[in-house]
Amino acid sequence: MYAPEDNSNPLSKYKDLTPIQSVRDQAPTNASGVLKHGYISVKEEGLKAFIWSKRYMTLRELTLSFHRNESTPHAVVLIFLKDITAVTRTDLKAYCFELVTKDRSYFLSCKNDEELYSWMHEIYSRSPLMGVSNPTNFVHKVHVGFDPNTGNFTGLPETWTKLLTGSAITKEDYANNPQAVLEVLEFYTDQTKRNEEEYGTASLVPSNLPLIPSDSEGDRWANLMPRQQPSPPTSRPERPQRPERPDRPEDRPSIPERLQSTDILPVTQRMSSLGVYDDRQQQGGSRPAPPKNNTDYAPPSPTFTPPLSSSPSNKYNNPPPKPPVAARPAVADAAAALDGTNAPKVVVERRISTMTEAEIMEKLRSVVSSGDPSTLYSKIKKVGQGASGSVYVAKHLTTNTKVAIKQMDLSLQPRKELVVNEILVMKESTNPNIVNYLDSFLVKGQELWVVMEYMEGGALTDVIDNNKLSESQIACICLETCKGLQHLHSQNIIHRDIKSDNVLMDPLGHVKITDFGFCAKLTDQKNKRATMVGTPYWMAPEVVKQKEYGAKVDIWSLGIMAIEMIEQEPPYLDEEPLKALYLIATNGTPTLKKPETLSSELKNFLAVCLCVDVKSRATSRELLEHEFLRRAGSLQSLRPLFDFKRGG
Ligand SMILES: Nc1ncnc2c1ncn2[C@@H]1O[C@H](COP(=O)(O)OP(=O)(O)OP(=O)(O)O)[C@@H](O)[C@H]1O
Repeated sequence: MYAPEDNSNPLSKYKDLTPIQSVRDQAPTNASGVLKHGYISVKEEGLKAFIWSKRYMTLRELTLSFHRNESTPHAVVLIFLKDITAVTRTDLKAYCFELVTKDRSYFLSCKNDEELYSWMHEIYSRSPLMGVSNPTNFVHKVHVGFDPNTGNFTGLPETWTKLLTGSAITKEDYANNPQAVLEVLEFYTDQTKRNEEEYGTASLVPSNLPLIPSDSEGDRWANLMPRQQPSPPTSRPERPQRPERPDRPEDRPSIPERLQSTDILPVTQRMSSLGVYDDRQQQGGSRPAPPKNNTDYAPPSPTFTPPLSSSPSNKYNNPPPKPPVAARPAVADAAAALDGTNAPKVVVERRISTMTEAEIMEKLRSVVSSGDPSTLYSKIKKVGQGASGSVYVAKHLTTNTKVAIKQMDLSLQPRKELVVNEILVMKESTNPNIVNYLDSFLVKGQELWVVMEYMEGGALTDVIDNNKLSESQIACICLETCKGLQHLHSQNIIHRDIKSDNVLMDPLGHVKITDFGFCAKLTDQKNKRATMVGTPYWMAPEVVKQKEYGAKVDIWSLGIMAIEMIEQEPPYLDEEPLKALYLIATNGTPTLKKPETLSSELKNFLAVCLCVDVKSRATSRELLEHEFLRRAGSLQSLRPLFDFKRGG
């Protein structure tokens, strides 16, 4: 483990060491006390943000110094290890890590993984600010074990032990899949840490955030809603109550009990989804190889690697028809799992890139139209409240066309890059199944108006909460969503947050995907991603386990959304969050509550969407040919779903 042994006084072990001044005066390699040295490429955050310099780096017990070369005694940069607050692998360059000090960041690029991890380890283990409370950046080096005799983990960081003790994960769960337990602990603590850094709170969703200021139309929610991170899946005050469904979203585990979609991806990771960094990726650098010593992460116990699901028998009453996609044993497994069988596991990795706020604003200014939008549109009323701002229905003053305007105060946005990302993706992705972008404006420099198609029916979640959908209606909504996904995927865009909240409808039956803040653009250099994004309950196992992933994460989420349409909520929604993550990671294909009530076509559709084996999971193009979607009703068949809005 990396934690200093004496946590009560992490600095005490340094007190007798050489004063720093003497370090400066010594040649880097000859000097006594040099623990590690070698050439690396360095890039500083800020002014020199685009310059990589070759430097000779030396590590001593108290300091890290950069020299022009191995024979230059004077350090061009001297960093006190006591000032280092984070050491994190990033994908900014191949074999690169970020070193954050109290006042600036450095990016250090090494020759290979071995060097990278060795430097990270040596620096980390000597930096007193990084004790047991911050284990998350170093999971690949944490020497955690599992003792099958006691049924407990050994060497767990204290925070993880506390989390685990307070969670609903049982000792039986530990024994069944200890690696998955560690993976979800890592995932969970990572998000908590990000929130701590960005919002000054350790909870998954901050409770002490500023309030959204009241808008000119005096909407009651404006004063009441705490300013949360984007996409709160709960807190839908506008939605009418349905007493017959106690577990409707309002009653679902509340913030912070329920994980949030935006808890999942740190700002800097999201920035990479702007595509800005994609071009900078080097061959082999876009997907950092798993650490060589992954075995450190895996205890020796055979219980750590339970056998993969062993061709479970298909328990469907009516066997699924021949899948439209190529015959796949894994799909058969998934089909069986929907009836109650578990599926695979495995490995972890991490990535992070950066973009300054000034760069984001510059990008935004280059995208928006000039002029005052209030001379073009007149707001009618507020129709929604998101985390980033309010949504209004408005009409165009000359054409009288109704539009939706999302109005955001950028000065209140902790994550401006999401907003820019959303505009860029919407702008480039015109399609009948995408909520289309119409225009955007920056008012007084900080107020952003995004004008888009108005979807009068609201979110699919409302429709689900107020109706029992027939299979042909479910097929129709899946088909329309899938068409939108196919369009995004054909442009190498992954949505990454598909769920009923992000599918909007109108009373004519149109179905469109919205909320593109988390979209990622894939490039040739980076055709798989390894960031964590999405809303946990809809998240594919490969995302929870932080493995690299591609467009098929949206297919998984589509499958979960189909389950929402069948069962009114995604699997594990009532579970305690850590346990829910564990179940997603270990159960794989979720079990249906009443599989016997569903057609074989629908069950097979779910099986090809919710297939843990990514290769065997269907693509959006393949899904469009699926027999279940061929049974889709017309768009008109969706119209009765809005009767509840008219009190019908
Ligand atoms: N184009 C639209 N047409 C009609 N209603 C919309 C439209 N876009 C959003 N809404 C409504 O406004 C609500 C808030 O939308 P918004 O996109 O701001 O939500 P969010 O995704 O929760 O938040 P954010 O994007 O800020 O993270 C939605 O739930 C929906 O009811």
